[in-house]
Amino acid sequence: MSEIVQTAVLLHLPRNKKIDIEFENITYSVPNGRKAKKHVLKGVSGKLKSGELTAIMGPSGAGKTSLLNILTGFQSSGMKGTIKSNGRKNGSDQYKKESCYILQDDQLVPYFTVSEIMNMSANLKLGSNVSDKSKEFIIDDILDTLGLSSCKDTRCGQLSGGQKKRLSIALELVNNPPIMFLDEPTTGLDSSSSLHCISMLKALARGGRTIVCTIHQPSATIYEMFDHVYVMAEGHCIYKGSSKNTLPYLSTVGLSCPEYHNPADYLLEVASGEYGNLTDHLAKTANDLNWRGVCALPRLEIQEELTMDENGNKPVERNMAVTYISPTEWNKFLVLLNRSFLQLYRDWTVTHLKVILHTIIGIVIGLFYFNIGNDASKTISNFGYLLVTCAYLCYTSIMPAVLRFPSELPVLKKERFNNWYKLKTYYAAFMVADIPIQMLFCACYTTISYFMSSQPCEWDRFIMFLAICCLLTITAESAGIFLGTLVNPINGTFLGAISVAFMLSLAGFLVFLTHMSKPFYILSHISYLRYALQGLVYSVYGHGRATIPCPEDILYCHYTTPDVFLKEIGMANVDYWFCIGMLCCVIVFLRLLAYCTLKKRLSSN
Ligand SMILES: Nc1ncnc2c1ncn2[C@@H]1O[C@H](COP(=O)(O)OP(=O)(O)OP(=O)(O)O)[C@@H](O)[C@H]1O
Repeated sequence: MSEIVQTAVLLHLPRNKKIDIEFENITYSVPNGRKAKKHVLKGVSGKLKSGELTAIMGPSGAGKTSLLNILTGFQSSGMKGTIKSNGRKNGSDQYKKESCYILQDDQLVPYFTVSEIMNMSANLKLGSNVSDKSKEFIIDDILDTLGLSSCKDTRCGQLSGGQKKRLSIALELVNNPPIMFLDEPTTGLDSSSSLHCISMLKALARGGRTIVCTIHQPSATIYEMFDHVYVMAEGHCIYKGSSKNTLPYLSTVGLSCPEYHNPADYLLEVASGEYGNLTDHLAKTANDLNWRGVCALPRLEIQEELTMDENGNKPVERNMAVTYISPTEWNKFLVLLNRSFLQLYRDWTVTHLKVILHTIIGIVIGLFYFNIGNDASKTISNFGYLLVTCAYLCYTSIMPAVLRFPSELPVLKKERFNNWYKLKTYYAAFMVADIPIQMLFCACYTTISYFMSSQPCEWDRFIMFLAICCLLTITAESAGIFLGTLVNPINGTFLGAISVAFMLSLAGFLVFLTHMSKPFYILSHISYLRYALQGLVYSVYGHGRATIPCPEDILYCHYTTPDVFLKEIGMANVDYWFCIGMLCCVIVFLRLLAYCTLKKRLSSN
């Protein structure tokens, strides 16, 4: 512990950045049934001071997480009351910039190493006034302080629970926030890791930060380490004061803790009503501010001087009142783009496996429709190849996309809330990284199946064919992303499958466009698969294609002239560029829609 406290000297806050938080009469209600409301917080007040480590405690359902969510700004609807920082009423943007919220689950991308993820955090949070060398220094400083230097090259997925928790904290420390909120930082950790974690938080608090965490059942040693405990029961505060004053406080209301009993456990037993319903009485006595006492340990007095590197240079003005300039959104976009590519490369199930599968399926479909493209007696079967291509590309793009955002949502939510980047920057980087990968998958399947099935060996036709396949892949993926951001994954996959089946039936193969009844013909205009199929048909049979050879052993081939075939299936007047345009419009429309649903989903808790 002493080692941690010592190294944390480097992580202290400049004096002018220290922030005290005061909250008054906070109420929070949630809908409960048709008309009734459940009152989760019933007018709680308190003060969270800089340089102190505060624990919010209480039995399950007491309202700890609700209070934390409100203090962080994570939850704003349904609450009333005031929250002030340094006496000023909170302007939410500034307050959010000054604080960070570390959620209970460590949302870390498992494919990045500790060092990589720290660099990403630094590049997303620290702007042009911090040089690369300084960023390196800051990262080393934080990793040293949190005891993570030895696992710099370990991937996040391979870290222990305690290391993950410390890394989550390290990532937020990069821009030295004055306020840190943590939801149950010790949950899932063994007793020694819990002790390590809390002692580290205490050291960070001693650097001048306001650190607030919820905690379930701390051991007596851990409980003593808190400067301030805020105990809740049934939406009320039943004790706010120093951990050391707990027993004297309880004795004033006639409760005496048995000898050798953990005061934290006893307090929780009282809060749970094991000694009678004392909540209302304790809620009144808890307003006495005398139990707060003074901070037991003196705050670390740190000289505000520059930290020198080994050459005597001043690598970073970390200990000065430096205001870090946030990087431009363009720079953040580049960092996120790089991160997306790295993630795609590292997650072999996403890229490598899919390239292999698309290649194999391309060969299988190629064998299934082998040599039929240049045979006038098999034109209908070749039309079948075009439809199978549409259906295959559609299904293989829409289903993974439905699951994509739900799996990334927790990381995205955490990083966006902690001001790492704006959603539009993330979304743009995601699209720019993802679209070429989708085109690669599509090209693997299309190139192999196109040539194996003996479609016209003309480069312009092949490029036209490939362009439609790529656009269809991206369209289907857009539809999947939209569904994935709109509903849960189970409903998303169900709706995705149904929507493809619906689009497919209106595409113009299962029922030719010439055979469709008027209402369904009109309805078919909303099917993006119709434009894709028409585009593929035009690439293969339109564009002035010459007659198709009829095998010598066959007496009569009805579709020797491509125009006859196009007329019969109702695609004689297909405009290739119109199909391309329609697919592009659907992509833009669905991507914008998905952005809106994603934004809405992120803002709802
Ligand atoms: N959005 C919500 N809708 C309905 N009920 C809610 C909502 N948020 C909180 N509650 C209810 O409010 C009460 C307090 O919840 P909260 O999560 O704050 O408790 P907690 O003290 O953090 O519990 P735990 O320690 O089990 O996490 C619970 O009964 C919970 O069901």
